[in-house]
Amino acid sequence: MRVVVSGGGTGGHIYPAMSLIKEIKRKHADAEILYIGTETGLEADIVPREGIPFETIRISGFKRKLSLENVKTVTRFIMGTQRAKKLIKQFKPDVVIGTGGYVCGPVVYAAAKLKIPTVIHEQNSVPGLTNKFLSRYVDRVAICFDEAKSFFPEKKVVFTGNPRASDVLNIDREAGRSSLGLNPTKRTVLIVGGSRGARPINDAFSSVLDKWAKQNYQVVYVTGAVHYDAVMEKVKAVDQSPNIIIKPFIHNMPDVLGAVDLIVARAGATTLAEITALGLPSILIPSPYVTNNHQEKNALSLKTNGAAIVRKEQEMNGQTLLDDIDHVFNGNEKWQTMHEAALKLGVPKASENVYNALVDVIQKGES
Ligand SMILES: CC(=O)N[C@H]1[C@@H](OP(=O)(O)OP(=O)(O)OC[C@H]2O[C@@H](n3ccc(=O)[nH]c3=O)[C@H](O)[C@@H]2O)O[C@H](CO)[C@@H](O)[C@@H]1O
Repeated sequence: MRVVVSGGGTGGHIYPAMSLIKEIKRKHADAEILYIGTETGLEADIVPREGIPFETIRISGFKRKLSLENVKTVTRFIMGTQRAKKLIKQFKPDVVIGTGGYVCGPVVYAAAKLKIPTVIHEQNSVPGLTNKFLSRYVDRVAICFDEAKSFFPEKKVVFTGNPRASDVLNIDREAGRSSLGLNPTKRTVLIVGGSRGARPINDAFSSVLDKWAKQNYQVVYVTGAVHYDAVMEKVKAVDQSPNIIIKPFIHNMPDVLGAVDLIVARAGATTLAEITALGLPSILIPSPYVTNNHQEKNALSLKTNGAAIVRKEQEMNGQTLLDDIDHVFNGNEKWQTMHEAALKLGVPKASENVYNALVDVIQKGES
Protein backbone atom coordinates (compact mmCIF):
# COMPACT_ATOMS: atom_id res chain seq x y z
CA MET A 1 0.00 0.00 0.00
CA ARG A 2 1.43 3.40 -0.99
CA VAL A 3 0.01 6.42 0.80
CA VAL A 4 0.70 10.14 0.61
CA VAL A 5 -0.22 11.88 3.86
CA SER A 6 -0.44 15.63 4.26
CA GLY A 7 -1.38 17.73 7.25
CA GLY A 8 0.35 20.55 8.92
CA GLY A 9 0.86 23.66 10.89
CA THR A 10 -0.13 22.51 14.36
CA GLY A 11 -0.09 19.23 16.27
CA GLY A 12 -3.85 18.89 16.02
CA HIS A 13 -3.51 18.17 12.30
CA ILE A 14 -0.22 16.25 12.42
CA TYR A 15 -0.69 13.74 15.24
CA PRO A 16 -3.87 12.17 13.76
CA ALA A 17 -1.84 11.64 10.57
CA MET A 18 0.99 10.02 12.54
CA SER A 19 -1.44 7.68 14.32
CA LEU A 20 -3.02 6.71 11.02
CA ILE A 21 0.44 5.93 9.59
CA LYS A 22 1.04 3.60 12.55
CA GLU A 23 -2.24 1.82 11.80
CA ILE A 24 -1.37 1.45 8.10
CA LYS A 25 2.02 -0.01 9.03
CA ARG A 26 0.39 -2.38 11.51
CA LYS A 27 -1.83 -3.71 8.72
CA HIS A 28 0.85 -3.65 5.99
CA ALA A 29 4.40 -3.92 7.28
CA ASP A 30 5.69 -3.10 3.79
CA ALA A 31 3.52 0.01 3.29
CA GLU A 32 5.31 2.99 1.76
CA ILE A 33 4.44 6.43 3.12
CA LEU A 34 5.34 9.90 1.90
CA TYR A 35 4.43 12.84 4.15
CA ILE A 36 4.10 16.23 2.49
CA GLY A 37 4.18 19.25 4.81
CA THR A 38 5.80 22.65 5.11
CA GLU A 39 9.22 23.67 6.36
CA THR A 40 7.73 26.06 8.87
CA GLY A 41 5.01 23.96 10.55
CA LEU A 42 5.51 21.66 13.55
CA GLU A 43 5.45 18.74 11.09
CA ALA A 44 9.01 19.58 9.98
CA ASP A 45 10.10 18.58 13.50
CA ILE A 46 7.61 15.83 14.34
CA VAL A 47 7.55 13.76 11.11
CA PRO A 48 11.31 13.25 10.42
CA ARG A 49 11.74 12.45 14.13
CA GLU A 50 9.59 9.34 13.49
CA GLY A 51 11.70 8.34 10.48
CA ILE A 52 8.94 8.98 7.93
CA PRO A 53 10.01 10.24 4.45
CA PHE A 54 9.15 13.94 4.41
CA GLU A 55 8.90 16.46 1.53
CA THR A 56 7.83 20.07 1.73
CA ILE A 57 5.96 22.65 -0.30
CA ARG A 58 5.55 26.38 0.37
CA ILE A 59 2.06 27.60 1.14
CA SER A 60 0.21 30.16 3.21
CA GLY A 61 -3.41 30.64 4.25
CA PHE A 62 -6.03 33.04 2.96
CA LYS A 63 -6.75 36.16 4.97
CA ARG A 64 -10.46 36.73 5.38
CA LYS A 65 -10.30 40.25 3.97
CA LEU A 66 -8.94 41.36 0.60
CA SER A 67 -5.21 41.92 0.70
CA LEU A 68 -2.00 41.71 -1.28
CA GLU A 69 -1.12 38.69 0.85
CA ASN A 70 -4.02 36.84 -0.77
CA VAL A 71 -2.53 37.40 -4.21
CA LYS A 72 0.69 35.82 -2.95
CA THR A 73 -1.33 32.99 -1.44
CA VAL A 74 -2.98 32.24 -4.79
CA THR A 75 0.41 32.22 -6.50
CA ARG A 76 1.79 29.91 -3.82
CA PHE A 77 -1.25 27.65 -4.16
CA ILE A 78 -0.66 27.29 -7.91
CA MET A 79 3.07 26.66 -7.43
CA GLY A 80 2.36 24.33 -4.50
CA THR A 81 -0.07 22.34 -6.64
CA GLN A 82 2.57 21.99 -9.37
CA ARG A 83 5.16 20.75 -6.88
CA ALA A 84 2.64 18.42 -5.24
CA LYS A 85 1.74 16.97 -8.66
CA LYS A 86 5.41 16.29 -9.31
CA LEU A 87 5.90 14.58 -5.95
CA ILE A 88 2.72 12.53 -6.37
CA LYS A 89 3.62 11.42 -9.91
CA GLN A 90 7.06 10.28 -8.68
CA PHE A 91 5.69 8.45 -5.62
CA LYS A 92 2.63 6.89 -7.34
CA PRO A 93 0.38 6.53 -4.26
CA ASP A 94 -2.73 4.33 -4.13
CA VAL A 95 -4.45 7.00 -2.06
CA VAL A 96 -3.81 10.52 -0.71
CA ILE A 97 -5.14 11.71 2.65
CA GLY A 98 -5.18 15.24 4.05
CA THR A 99 -5.61 15.82 7.78
CA GLY A 100 -6.03 19.59 7.72
CA GLY A 101 -3.94 22.75 7.67
CA TYR A 102 -3.16 24.90 4.63
CA VAL A 103 -0.66 22.46 3.17
CA CYS A 104 -3.38 19.91 2.42
CA GLY A 105 -4.96 22.33 -0.05
CA PRO A 106 -2.51 21.96 -2.95
CA VAL A 107 -1.56 18.36 -2.09
CA VAL A 108 -5.06 16.87 -2.01
CA TYR A 109 -6.25 19.08 -4.87
CA ALA A 110 -3.29 17.94 -7.02
CA ALA A 111 -4.09 14.29 -6.22
CA ALA A 112 -7.76 14.70 -7.15
CA LYS A 113 -6.77 16.31 -10.45
CA LEU A 114 -4.43 13.37 -11.12
CA LYS A 115 -7.40 11.03 -10.50
CA ILE A 116 -5.88 9.43 -7.42
CA PRO A 117 -8.38 8.39 -4.71
CA THR A 118 -8.51 11.03 -2.00
CA VAL A 119 -9.76 11.35 1.60
CA ILE A 120 -9.78 14.29 3.98
CA HIS A 121 -9.99 14.02 7.74
CA GLU A 122 -11.77 16.82 9.62
CA GLN A 123 -11.06 16.79 13.35
CA ASN A 124 -13.34 19.68 14.36
CA SER A 125 -17.04 20.19 14.80
CA VAL A 126 -16.80 23.22 12.48
CA PRO A 127 -14.51 22.61 9.49
CA GLY A 128 -11.70 24.88 8.35
CA LEU A 129 -11.59 26.67 4.99
CA THR A 130 -9.15 24.22 3.40
CA ASN A 131 -11.27 21.17 4.08
CA LYS A 132 -14.45 22.91 2.96
CA PHE A 133 -12.74 23.81 -0.31
CA LEU A 134 -11.30 20.30 -0.77
CA SER A 135 -14.57 18.52 -0.01
CA ARG A 136 -15.75 19.35 -3.53
CA TYR A 137 -12.90 17.37 -5.09
CA VAL A 138 -12.25 14.45 -2.74
CA ASP A 139 -13.86 11.01 -2.62
CA ARG A 140 -14.43 10.76 1.15
CA VAL A 141 -14.69 13.14 4.09
CA ALA A 142 -13.91 11.50 7.44
CA ILE A 143 -15.40 13.35 10.42
CA CYS A 144 -15.13 13.24 14.21
CA PHE A 145 -18.18 15.23 15.35
CA ASP A 146 -21.68 14.68 13.94
CA GLU A 147 -22.04 18.47 13.86
CA ALA A 148 -19.47 18.65 11.02
CA LYS A 149 -21.64 16.61 8.65
CA SER A 150 -23.81 19.45 7.44
CA PHE A 151 -20.81 21.36 6.02
CA PHE A 152 -19.89 18.66 3.49
CA PRO A 153 -21.49 16.82 0.53
CA GLU A 154 -23.63 14.27 2.36
CA LYS A 155 -22.75 11.19 0.31
CA LYS A 156 -19.03 11.60 0.90
CA VAL A 157 -19.18 11.82 4.68
CA VAL A 158 -18.19 8.97 6.98
CA PHE A 159 -17.92 9.21 10.76
CA THR A 160 -14.55 7.78 11.81
CA GLY A 161 -13.32 9.62 14.89
CA ASN A 162 -9.74 10.80 15.32
CA PRO A 163 -6.92 8.21 15.02
CA ARG A 164 -5.14 9.74 18.00
CA ALA A 165 -7.95 8.31 20.13
CA SER A 166 -6.82 4.79 19.26
CA ASP A 167 -3.17 5.61 19.66
CA VAL A 168 -3.45 6.94 23.21
CA LEU A 169 -4.90 3.61 24.30
CA ASN A 170 -1.59 1.86 23.59
CA ILE A 171 0.15 3.66 26.37
CA ASP A 172 2.72 2.98 29.01
CA ARG A 173 1.54 4.86 32.10
CA GLU A 174 4.65 3.97 34.06
CA ALA A 175 6.88 5.34 31.30
CA GLY A 176 4.80 8.53 31.29
CA ARG A 177 5.20 8.89 35.05
CA SER A 178 8.91 8.20 35.14
CA SER A 179 9.69 10.39 32.10
CA LEU A 180 8.51 13.37 34.16
CA GLY A 181 9.71 12.17 37.56
CA LEU A 182 6.16 12.23 38.95
CA ASN A 183 5.43 11.30 42.53
CA PRO A 184 3.26 8.13 42.20
CA THR A 185 1.42 8.80 45.46
CA LYS A 186 0.02 12.17 44.41
CA ARG A 187 -2.72 13.07 41.96
CA THR A 188 -1.51 14.98 38.89
CA VAL A 189 -2.98 17.76 36.80
CA LEU A 190 -1.54 18.50 33.37
CA ILE A 191 -1.91 22.08 32.11
CA VAL A 192 -1.25 22.57 28.41
CA GLY A 193 -2.24 25.33 25.98
CA GLY A 194 -2.45 23.33 22.73
CA SER A 195 0.49 22.24 20.61
CA ARG A 196 1.94 25.76 20.37
CA GLY A 197 1.18 26.86 23.92
CA ALA A 198 -1.14 29.74 24.94
CA ARG A 199 0.14 32.98 26.43
CA PRO A 200 -3.08 33.83 28.38
CA ILE A 201 -2.99 30.45 30.13
CA ASN A 202 0.74 30.90 30.82
CA ASP A 203 0.00 34.30 32.37
CA ALA A 204 -2.77 32.92 34.56
CA PHE A 205 -0.56 30.04 35.69
CA SER A 206 2.37 32.36 36.46
CA SER A 207 0.20 34.78 38.43
CA VAL A 208 -0.31 32.21 41.22
CA LEU A 209 3.06 30.46 41.17
CA ASP A 210 3.38 30.51 44.95
CA LYS A 211 -0.03 28.81 45.36
CA TRP A 212 0.66 25.72 43.25
CA ALA A 213 3.23 24.62 45.79
CA LYS A 214 0.57 24.41 48.51
CA GLN A 215 -1.82 22.08 46.69
CA ASN A 216 -2.23 18.41 47.54
CA TYR A 217 -1.73 17.46 43.87
CA GLN A 218 1.25 17.92 41.54
CA VAL A 219 1.25 19.99 38.36
CA VAL A 220 2.81 19.28 34.98
CA TYR A 221 2.89 22.54 33.12
CA VAL A 222 3.57 22.76 29.37
CA THR A 223 4.38 26.28 28.20
CA GLY A 224 4.64 25.78 24.42
CA ALA A 225 8.17 25.91 22.98
CA VAL A 226 8.14 29.61 22.05
CA HIS A 227 6.91 30.73 25.48
CA TYR A 228 9.23 28.59 27.61
CA ASP A 229 11.92 31.18 28.32
CA ALA A 230 9.39 33.87 29.28
CA VAL A 231 7.63 31.55 31.73
CA MET A 232 10.92 30.35 33.22
CA GLU A 233 11.99 33.95 33.87
CA LYS A 234 8.94 34.34 36.12
CA VAL A 235 9.40 30.94 37.73
CA LYS A 236 13.02 31.68 38.62
CA ALA A 237 11.88 34.77 40.47
CA VAL A 238 10.05 32.62 43.05
CA ASP A 239 11.15 29.49 44.87
CA GLN A 240 10.59 26.61 42.49
CA SER A 241 8.37 24.06 44.10
CA PRO A 242 8.94 20.31 43.71
CA ASN A 243 5.18 20.24 43.11
CA ILE A 244 5.54 21.76 39.63
CA ILE A 245 7.21 20.25 36.58
CA ILE A 246 7.56 22.69 33.69
CA LYS A 247 8.26 21.64 30.08
CA PRO A 248 8.34 23.52 26.77
CA PHE A 249 6.70 20.62 24.88
CA ILE A 250 5.97 16.96 25.59
CA HIS A 251 6.91 14.49 22.89
CA ASN A 252 5.49 11.38 24.62
CA MET A 253 2.06 12.93 25.23
CA PRO A 254 0.04 9.66 25.05
CA ASP A 255 2.08 8.15 27.91
CA VAL A 256 1.84 11.37 29.89
CA LEU A 257 -1.94 11.61 29.36
CA GLY A 258 -2.20 8.09 30.72
CA ALA A 259 -0.24 9.09 33.81
CA VAL A 260 -2.28 12.15 34.84
CA ASP A 261 -5.68 12.48 36.53
CA LEU A 262 -6.96 15.77 35.11
CA ILE A 263 -6.12 18.06 32.20
CA VAL A 264 -6.51 21.81 31.78
CA ALA A 265 -6.25 22.57 28.07
CA ARG A 266 -7.37 24.50 25.03
CA ALA A 267 -10.17 22.72 23.18
CA GLY A 268 -8.27 21.59 20.10
CA ALA A 269 -10.13 18.66 18.58
CA THR A 270 -7.25 16.22 18.70
CA THR A 271 -6.67 16.84 22.39
CA LEU A 272 -10.38 16.22 22.95
CA ALA A 273 -10.24 12.93 21.04
CA GLU A 274 -7.34 11.80 23.21
CA ILE A 275 -8.89 12.70 26.53
CA THR A 276 -12.27 11.20 25.76
CA ALA A 277 -10.64 7.94 24.65
CA LEU A 278 -8.91 7.81 28.04
CA GLY A 279 -11.86 9.14 30.01
CA LEU A 280 -9.76 11.97 31.38
CA PRO A 281 -11.79 14.74 33.08
CA SER A 282 -10.95 18.19 31.69
CA ILE A 283 -11.15 21.91 32.26
CA LEU A 284 -11.26 23.48 28.81
CA ILE A 285 -10.35 27.04 27.90
CA PRO A 286 -11.27 27.27 24.19
CA SER A 287 -9.05 29.52 22.09
CA PRO A 288 -11.18 32.46 20.90
CA TYR A 289 -8.63 33.14 18.12
CA VAL A 290 -9.64 30.30 15.78
CA THR A 291 -11.87 30.26 12.71
CA ASN A 292 -15.58 30.52 13.58
CA ASN A 293 -14.78 30.03 17.27
CA HIS A 294 -14.70 26.30 16.52
CA GLN A 295 -12.88 25.36 19.75
CA GLU A 296 -15.79 26.60 21.84
CA LYS A 297 -18.14 24.37 19.84
CA ASN A 298 -15.76 21.42 20.27
CA ALA A 299 -15.65 22.09 24.02
CA LEU A 300 -19.40 22.48 24.44
CA SER A 301 -19.99 19.05 23.04
CA LEU A 302 -17.97 17.67 26.01
CA LYS A 303 -19.55 20.03 28.51
CA THR A 304 -23.09 19.14 27.45
CA ASN A 305 -22.30 15.52 28.16
CA GLY A 306 -20.82 16.23 31.57
CA ALA A 307 -17.25 15.37 30.59
CA ALA A 308 -15.69 18.82 30.94
CA ILE A 309 -15.83 22.17 32.66
CA VAL A 310 -15.60 24.98 30.09
CA ARG A 311 -14.09 28.30 31.11
CA LYS A 312 -13.99 31.21 28.63
CA GLU A 313 -10.58 32.83 28.27
CA GLN A 314 -11.91 36.24 29.37
CA GLU A 315 -13.19 34.67 32.60
CA MET A 316 -10.05 32.69 33.35
CA ASN A 317 -7.28 33.71 35.75
CA GLY A 318 -4.92 32.07 38.22
CA GLN A 319 -7.58 31.80 40.92
CA THR A 320 -10.20 30.24 38.61
CA LEU A 321 -7.61 27.66 37.54
CA LEU A 322 -7.01 26.72 41.18
CA ASP A 323 -10.74 26.70 41.99
CA ASP A 324 -11.75 24.63 38.97
CA ILE A 325 -9.09 22.02 39.67
CA ASP A 326 -10.14 21.91 43.30
CA HIS A 327 -13.76 21.45 42.24
CA VAL A 328 -12.93 18.36 40.15
CA PHE A 329 -10.54 16.76 42.62
CA ASN A 330 -12.47 17.55 45.79
CA GLY A 331 -16.07 17.79 44.57
CA ASN A 332 -18.41 14.99 45.61
CA GLU A 333 -17.90 12.18 43.02
CA LYS A 334 -17.17 14.91 40.47
CA TRP A 335 -14.03 13.25 39.09
CA GLN A 336 -15.73 9.86 38.70
CA THR A 337 -18.82 11.32 36.97
CA MET A 338 -16.69 13.32 34.53
CA HIS A 339 -14.47 10.29 33.89
CA GLU A 340 -17.45 8.11 32.96
CA ALA A 341 -19.01 10.83 30.80
CA ALA A 342 -15.74 11.39 28.92
CA LEU A 343 -15.29 7.66 28.25
CA LYS A 344 -18.72 7.50 26.61
CA LEU A 345 -17.61 10.07 24.03
CA GLY A 346 -14.36 8.31 23.07
CA VAL A 347 -13.96 6.59 19.70
CA PRO A 348 -11.30 3.94 20.36
CA LYS A 349 -11.61 2.35 16.88
CA ALA A 350 -10.94 5.61 15.03
CA SER A 351 -7.62 4.52 13.45
CA GLU A 352 -9.21 1.45 11.98
CA ASN A 353 -12.20 3.46 10.77
CA VAL A 354 -9.98 5.91 8.85
CA TYR A 355 -7.87 3.04 7.50
CA ASN A 356 -11.09 1.39 6.25
CA ALA A 357 -12.09 4.62 4.52
CA LEU A 358 -8.75 4.60 2.66
CA VAL A 359 -9.16 0.96 1.62
CA ASP A 360 -12.71 1.66 0.53
CA VAL A 361 -11.80 4.49 -1.86
CA ILE A 362 -8.86 2.49 -3.24
CA GLN A 363 -11.07 -0.56 -3.90
CA LYS A 364 -13.78 1.46 -5.52
CA GLY A 365 -11.09 3.15 -7.66
CA GLU A 366 -12.84 6.43 -7.04
CA SER A 367 -11.88 9.81 -8.58
C1 LIG B 1 -4.80 27.56 17.06
C2 LIG B 1 -5.41 26.49 16.21
O1 LIG B 1 -5.70 26.68 15.04
N1 LIG B 1 -5.65 25.32 16.81
C3 LIG B 1 -6.22 24.20 16.13
C4 LIG B 1 -5.20 23.10 16.07
O2 LIG B 1 -4.79 23.02 17.42
P1 LIG B 1 -3.67 22.26 18.19
O3 LIG B 1 -2.59 21.78 17.34
O4 LIG B 1 -3.30 23.04 19.39
O5 LIG B 1 -4.60 21.08 18.54
P2 LIG B 1 -5.06 19.95 19.38
O6 LIG B 1 -5.26 20.37 20.76
O7 LIG B 1 -6.22 19.39 18.67
O8 LIG B 1 -3.88 18.89 19.28
C5 LIG B 1 -2.64 19.08 19.86
C6 LIG B 1 -1.87 17.81 19.68
O9 LIG B 1 -0.55 18.05 20.09
C7 LIG B 1 -0.22 17.16 21.13
N2 LIG B 1 0.72 17.83 22.03
C8 LIG B 1 0.41 19.04 22.57
C9 LIG B 1 1.30 19.66 23.43
C10 LIG B 1 2.52 18.99 23.73
O10 LIG B 1 3.36 19.46 24.50
N3 LIG B 1 2.77 17.79 23.16
C11 LIG B 1 1.90 17.19 22.31
O11 LIG B 1 2.18 16.10 21.81
C12 LIG B 1 -1.54 16.80 21.78
O12 LIG B 1 -1.45 15.61 22.51
C13 LIG B 1 -2.42 16.70 20.54
O13 LIG B 1 -2.22 15.48 19.88
O14 LIG B 1 -5.74 21.91 15.50
C14 LIG B 1 -6.92 21.40 16.11
C15 LIG B 1 -7.36 20.15 15.37
O15 LIG B 1 -7.71 20.42 14.06
C16 LIG B 1 -8.01 22.48 16.17
O16 LIG B 1 -9.13 21.98 16.86
C17 LIG B 1 -7.43 23.69 16.87
O17 LIG B 1 -8.40 24.71 16.99
